[in-house]
Amino acid sequence: MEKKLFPTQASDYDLLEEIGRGAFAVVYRAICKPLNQTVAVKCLDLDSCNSNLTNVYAEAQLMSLVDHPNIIKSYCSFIVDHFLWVVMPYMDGGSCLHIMKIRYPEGLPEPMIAVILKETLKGLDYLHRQQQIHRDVKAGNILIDTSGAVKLGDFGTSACMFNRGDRERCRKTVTGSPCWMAPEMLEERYGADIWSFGITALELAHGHAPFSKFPPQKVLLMTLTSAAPCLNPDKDKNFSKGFKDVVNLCLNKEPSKRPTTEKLLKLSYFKQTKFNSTLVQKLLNGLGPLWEREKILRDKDAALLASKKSAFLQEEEKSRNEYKRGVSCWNFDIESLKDEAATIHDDDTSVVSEIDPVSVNAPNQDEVVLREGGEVRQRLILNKIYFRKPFEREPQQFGRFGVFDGDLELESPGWHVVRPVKNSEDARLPTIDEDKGRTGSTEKGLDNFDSPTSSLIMDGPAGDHLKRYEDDKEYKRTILSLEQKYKDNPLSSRYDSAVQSRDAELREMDPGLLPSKSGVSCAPASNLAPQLKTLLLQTAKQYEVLADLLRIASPGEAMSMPLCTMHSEGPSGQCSEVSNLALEPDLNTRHQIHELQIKIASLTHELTFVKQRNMQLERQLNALYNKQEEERIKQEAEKY
Ligand SMILES: Nc1ncnc2c1ncn2[C@@H]1O[C@H](COP(=O)(O)OP(=O)(O)OP(=O)(O)O)[C@@H](O)[C@H]1O
Repeated sequence: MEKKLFPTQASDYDLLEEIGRGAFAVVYRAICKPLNQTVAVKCLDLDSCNSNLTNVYAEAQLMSLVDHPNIIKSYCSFIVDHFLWVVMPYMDGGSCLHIMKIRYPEGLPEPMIAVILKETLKGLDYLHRQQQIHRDVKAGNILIDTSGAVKLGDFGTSACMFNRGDRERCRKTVTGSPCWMAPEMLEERYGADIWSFGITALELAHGHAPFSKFPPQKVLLMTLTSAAPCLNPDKDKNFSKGFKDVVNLCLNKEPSKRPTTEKLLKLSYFKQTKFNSTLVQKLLNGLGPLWEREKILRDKDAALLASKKSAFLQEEEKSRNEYKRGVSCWNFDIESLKDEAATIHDDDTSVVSEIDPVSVNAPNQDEVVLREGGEVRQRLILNKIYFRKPFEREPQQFGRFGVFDGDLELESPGWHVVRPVKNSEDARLPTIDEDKGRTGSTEKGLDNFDSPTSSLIMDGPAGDHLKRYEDDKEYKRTILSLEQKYKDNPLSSRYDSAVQSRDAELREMDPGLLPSKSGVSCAPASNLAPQLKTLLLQTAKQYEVLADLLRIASPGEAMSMPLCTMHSEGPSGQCSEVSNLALEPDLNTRHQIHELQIKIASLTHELTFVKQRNMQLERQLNALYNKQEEERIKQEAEKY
C-alpha cells in the first residue's frame, strides 16, 4: 500500500474539537486538508517540557517508526510556536478510561476486559521486542475506534515530555503516571510495563486504578511500601481465576519475577481470548461523538472543581475584603472587623488539602503537624493563626484637611498591624486601635497600646526582634494565657484605668486647646506633655507584659533586675509594679530584656516624633484654613 505523506505545516490542518487533555497536551480532532483525512493532533506544550528540543523531536520521530496494529503511530510531527504537533490516527471511540467514565464507572465486563488486555499486550510485546519501553500503560492510553480496533497510544511523547528525550537517560528517571508506576520505578526495565499492565487490568475491572483517590506523592509511597494491589476476594468473586492469575503475576513487587509479554501471551487466559471487534464496538453503542462526550466530562470535572473551590474561595474573599477594609485606610470600623473576623473559619484548606492525608496528625487539640515523607513540614497552631500584611498608607483625616503620609517627610519605619483575624478566639485578642487614630485627635492619638497583646511592630532591625516573638509558638500561647489572666488581673485593670483616666483628663482639657471636630483650632505644643505621660504609662504596661512573658518562659528563675528603668509612674505616683518584681535573669534573658528595652525606647521615640510632626502639620493647616476663613468673611462683609 502506498504510504501517504502528511504535510508538516500547521496551515494544512484544521483543528476542530478538543477530544482529550493530558498533563502537557491537548488533543484535537483535525482535518488534514490536502489529504482530506480526519486525524488526531496532539499539541504538546514545549514550555512545560524538561527536554531540549532536539531530543523531543527525536522521540517524536521514533513514534513515527512504530508499525504495529495495536500501537498508535504518528504520521508526522512538527513545531508550531512553542508546541510540538503530533499528527496521528483519529481513534473515534476515545480511550477506555473515557468510556468507563461515561458508561462503566464500576468497571467493564470481563469478556471485554480480556479482549482489550490481549490487544494491548500484543502492542506491548511488539514494543518490548523492539527494545522499547512504553512507560505509561493505562486505560487512558488504550484507545478504541468504531471498527473495533484497540491501540496503545501515547508512546514516545510522554517520555519526551518527562525527560530529556534520551531513552538511555530516561531509564534512570521517574516517568509515567504514579498509579500505574512500578515499585522499582527508577530502574526502568520491561517489568515496569508489566506492572502497569497489571494495574491497568485492575483499573478496567474496577473503573479506577488502585490508590487513584490519593495524591501522586502518596501513590508513589504506597506503591513502594504497601503490599501489591490485587482483586478483592469478596467484591471481585465474579472474575475468572485466569484473570486473577494475570493480575497476580503482573503485580509481583519483585520485577524479575514478573512474566514477560511473551509469557503472558502464552497463558491459556489470553490464548482462549479471541479478538472480537463486535465486543469492542459494543462498548461504544449508543455513545455520542467523542468530542461531545469529552465536553460533558470536562464540564463535570470543572463543576466538581468549582464546588470544591468555592468554599475555599468564599473564605478567601472574605479574608481579602476584610483585609482591604481593615488596612487600606485609617477610617475603619474596628468593631465590625472583629465581628467579621470571628466568622472566618480556621481551616485553611489551601494548606491542608495539599498535604498527604495520612501525614496530618494532631498530637493535641491545638497543634496539627503536617508531615511530608516523614519530615515535619509545618506545624499549625489551630485557632492561633495570624495574618501579617503591609499597612497601606492612606491619607489621614485631620479636621478638614487630609494629611498625607508623604507630607510628613519622616524616615519612619513602615508600620505593620498584626491583626488576629481567624476566629472568634483570635478576634477577642486586642488589636492596635486604629479607630482611635482615625480622627487624629490628640487625646487619643497615642493610645495605641491599649492592651498587653496589642501588636504594633516595625520593619527593620528594631522590629525584627519583636517579630521573632510574634512568630514564636510559645509566645502566642503565652499571649493567650496572659490575655485570660489580664481579664481579672487587678494590676492590669489599674493600668487600664490609669490610661483611661488620663484620657478623661485630656478630654476635660480646655476644648480650645484641642483640635475641634472641624479642625479649626490649634493645639499648642504643651499638649504633648500629657500624651507623653500616657505613652510612658503604656510603655510601663508593656514592661509588665514582658516581665510576665519572661517569667513564664523561665519559671524557675527569679529575676532581680528592675525592669522599670524608665521610671514610668502610675497615677498614684508610684513606680510600676514591674519594678518590684524580684527577678533574677540569666545572662541570656538579661540580654533579651536589654534588647527589648532598647526597642521599646526607640518605638516610643518614633511615636512621639510622628505625633509631634502631625501636630505641627495640623497647626499649619489650621492656620491656613483660618486665613481662608478670614478672607471669606471679609469678602462677604464687603458684599453687604
Ligand atoms: N489518537 C487519538 N484519538 C482519539 N483520542 C485521543 C487520541 N490520542 C489521545 N486521545 C485522547 O486524548 C487524551 C489525552 O491524551 P494524552 O496522551 O495527552 O494524555 P494522557 O496520556 O491521558 O495523559 P498524560 O500524557 O498526561 O499521561 C487521551 O486520554 C484520549 O482520550
